[in-house]
Amino acid sequence: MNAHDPKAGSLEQRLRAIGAERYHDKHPFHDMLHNGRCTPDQVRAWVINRWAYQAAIPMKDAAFLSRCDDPQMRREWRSRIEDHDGGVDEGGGIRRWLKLAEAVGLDPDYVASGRGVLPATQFAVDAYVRYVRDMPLLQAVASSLTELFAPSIHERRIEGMLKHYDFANTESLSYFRKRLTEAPKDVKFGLAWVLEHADTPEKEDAACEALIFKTNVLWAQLDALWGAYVEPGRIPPGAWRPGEGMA
Ligand SMILES: O=C(O)c1cc(C(=O)O)c2c(n1)C(=O)C(=O)c1cc(C(=O)O)[nH]c1-2
Repeated sequence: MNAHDPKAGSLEQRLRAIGAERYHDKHPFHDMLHNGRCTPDQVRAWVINRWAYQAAIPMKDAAFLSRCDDPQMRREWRSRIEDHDGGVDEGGGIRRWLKLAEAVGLDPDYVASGRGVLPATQFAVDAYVRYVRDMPLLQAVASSLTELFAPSIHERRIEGMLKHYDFANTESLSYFRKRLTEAPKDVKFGLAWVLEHADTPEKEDAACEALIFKTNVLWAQLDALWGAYVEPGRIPPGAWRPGEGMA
């Protein structure tokens, strides 16, 4: 599909079609996770590895801010860092993620240390931070637009986990519930900005490529998890092994 093709549709339609085809809600690991078919250790492996993503998000947003010369844009964007880091007393998304870690029996300090994260997961997450640091702002903003598709996966996850796992309750899943209001606010701004600034066919293509890059960042993390903890179950040297890092 390319922007010169009249059948390609509007940029917003193209972005949404990328999510419909490539977003990680289609990954079989999510199917297992949301339908209660993960073992406790597979859930733990997911919590540990997903930590790498959580920890990197405010760093990539800080990298974004460091390149942004428009005070109005910085004002819009900085709430993303506040959402994850929060204040000293109440904390934010990062602290809520560690509540989930505790609920599944892990030592939150072990999870927060980043030890045990799969090498491929770390490479994917680092690539995202570098992408946002180095690419033109249009691509940097467009790469965040996977969040268009995040609320529905968070809703499904909350519902599926409450139904299938003993550790699931309002507190342990508070991370996802909070994202239901945070993500739409972020993505409303991000989508409007991309639609306004992608004002040539080449820029429209670049925005689509950025979103594809990001869906790959997410997909690669789940493939790594699958290979290590589902099939064939080959855990790379140094990665978390069941029994490690427990509370
Ligand atoms: O659970 C998920 O499937 C999921 C996906 C994504 C995403 O689509 O990148 C994010 C989140 N969660 C999330 O919680 C989050 O804070 C977040 C920030 C960003 C971003 O790119 O700036 N994506 C996501």
